[in-house]
Amino acid sequence: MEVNDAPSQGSPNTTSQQQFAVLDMFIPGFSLVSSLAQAYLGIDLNLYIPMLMVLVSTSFAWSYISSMLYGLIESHLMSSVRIRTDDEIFNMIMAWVATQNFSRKSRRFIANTNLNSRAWSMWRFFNDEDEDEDEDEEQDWRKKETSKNKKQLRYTPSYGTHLFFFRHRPLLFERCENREQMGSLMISEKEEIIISCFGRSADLIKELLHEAREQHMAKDEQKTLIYRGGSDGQGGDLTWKRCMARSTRPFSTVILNEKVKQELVDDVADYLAPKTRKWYANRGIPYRRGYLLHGPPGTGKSSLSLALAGYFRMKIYILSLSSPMATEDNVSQLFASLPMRCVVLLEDIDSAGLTHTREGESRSKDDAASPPAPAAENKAVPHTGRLSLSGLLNILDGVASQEGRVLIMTTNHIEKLDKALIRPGRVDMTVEFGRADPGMTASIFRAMYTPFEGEETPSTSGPNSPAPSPAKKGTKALKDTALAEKQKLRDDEARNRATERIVDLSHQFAAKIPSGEFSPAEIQGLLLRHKRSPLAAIDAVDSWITSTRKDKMEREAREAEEKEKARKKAEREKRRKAKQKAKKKAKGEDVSSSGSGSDLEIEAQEQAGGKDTRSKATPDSGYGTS
Ligand SMILES: Nc1ncnc2c1ncn2[C@@H]1O[C@H](COP(=O)(O)OP(=O)(O)OP(=O)(O)O)[C@@H](O)[C@H]1O
Repeated sequence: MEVNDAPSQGSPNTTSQQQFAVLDMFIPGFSLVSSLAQAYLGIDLNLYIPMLMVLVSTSFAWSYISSMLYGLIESHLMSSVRIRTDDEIFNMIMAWVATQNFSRKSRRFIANTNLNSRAWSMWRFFNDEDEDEDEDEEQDWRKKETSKNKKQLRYTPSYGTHLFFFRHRPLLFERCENREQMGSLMISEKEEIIISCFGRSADLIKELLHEAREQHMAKDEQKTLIYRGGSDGQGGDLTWKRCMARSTRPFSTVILNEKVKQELVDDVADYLAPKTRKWYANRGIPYRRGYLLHGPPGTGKSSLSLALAGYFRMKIYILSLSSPMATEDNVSQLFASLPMRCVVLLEDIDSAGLTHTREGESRSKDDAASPPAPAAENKAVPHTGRLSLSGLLNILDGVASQEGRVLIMTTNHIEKLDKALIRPGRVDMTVEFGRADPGMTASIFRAMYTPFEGEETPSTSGPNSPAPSPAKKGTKALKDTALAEKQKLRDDEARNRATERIVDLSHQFAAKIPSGEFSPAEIQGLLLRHKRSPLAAIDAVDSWITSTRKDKMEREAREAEEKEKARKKAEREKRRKAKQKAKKKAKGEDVSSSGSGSDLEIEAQEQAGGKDTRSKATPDSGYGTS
């Protein structure tokens, strides 16, 4: 008789082994857990397998059906907007989101010191957000942080979908990776946000976008937005980058002849008036206006331009033409991307390449005395990428400059500029800035020390005398309004007295500064060293004049030495070329290679022996041997 102990096919044991094998595939380690449960707890998990399978398949089915349903709802019953990091609206939305409750209370959040997009073109180099403080009680500790000069922390919801309410209606805020632009961007730029609302109308989302923009603009209202031409840091083209939002500089703080200032303001106001554009168009005159501000460094040219932009609430786009980036292509590209109404400030238009002639740099002393080449000649100069005068003229005359922009050019050397660049039509008004005369000096002094409301009045009665009671001290503590009023009156009186005293002192100070010798920036520098003590500033004037004169003389001597070196180098080069030419003529063949040896000799001798050696090497050069 044959006994077969092996379990027959289809026996319960075999079935359970097969089930385990299948379950192990989906839930690794299930058979082990099951045998442990059987051995130690006496629970047979086999009995629960069908139930478990039902649960697992139901959950799979639910997740599939729900995502399909959500997809259907999303595409047919919802509206949404995608916002990427490479547009300024990203910054606006993130700033708005950070102020919303759902963001503040979110348990999954991202902490930032700067909410702005990291996309290079959107980046703000100066975190002007720090200036704007939330009026929220729960932010007390934040204020403590800012008081310690720490950057304020902002919280925004982290990756994923978050529900929030806007105008009592539910919306979804989704923050995710930007899958379409993964390759080209940095990690922090690979992000996008999607805001969705229920319903087929996107009006609610548009309202939200408008609100975010309004909030953002309101923050910038009292500011002058400054953009600078810069590269993307990846060797790419030049573009305008927002570099900061400065509190608008009041026009009155720029010290300049009042009549000239008023003329300038009236002229710009007239140009920007809506009817003027039509007037220009009707007469076929290009709608543009150019201003040239010239004068020594530190006399207020840039300050006036900024104040003007702030006064007319325009953005200012600053480009320094002395930057190596300022090539013809780059500058024309920058002009093409300017907005309709703005101030364009072109700094240093006397920079190399834009003066009388591009060859100017290599011209010798003798040549320098010859009259400057006309602008037309410049057109013949081969295009080397650097901005040429003709290139700049083309850009200024181009369509990109005729869209209601206020073009301001600044220079320290008006005498170096080509007439073509500053002819009427390109420059419609010229404003000269000079070094400070006594009137300006006194104004700078008053601007520095006149106390503003709520400010501590500067000490004006000797170094050891106590400061008059400051306006802010104790005012907060006065609960009684009558007392507070009295205190305010006393403060106002103290301020008026201090202001009168400052006016007297300003005349004393101005009398000590020689007229037309120092720039307003230099004088401001002196005053800033004694910003709380006008008397100390007056005492320091004499020694400051002596040391500043000494510094200036040393600097001038250094510059003269460098100039002389450059002149000698140019002369040597000229002689070398002349000699090569003479040799070529004499031999009637190309002697450039043999010539270079002797040139090197000459150069080495010159460097070693100075003038004497030079005269020996080139006896016909005209230098004496003594
Ligand atoms: N006329 C002025 N009125 C008020 N402040 C002035 C004046 N001139 C110069 N300053 C002060 O000096 C500093 C430098 O001025 P600013 O940059 O405007 O000079 P600039 O003429 O543009 O110089 P640069 O030619 O070197 O660019 C600023 O801080 C500004 O406040």
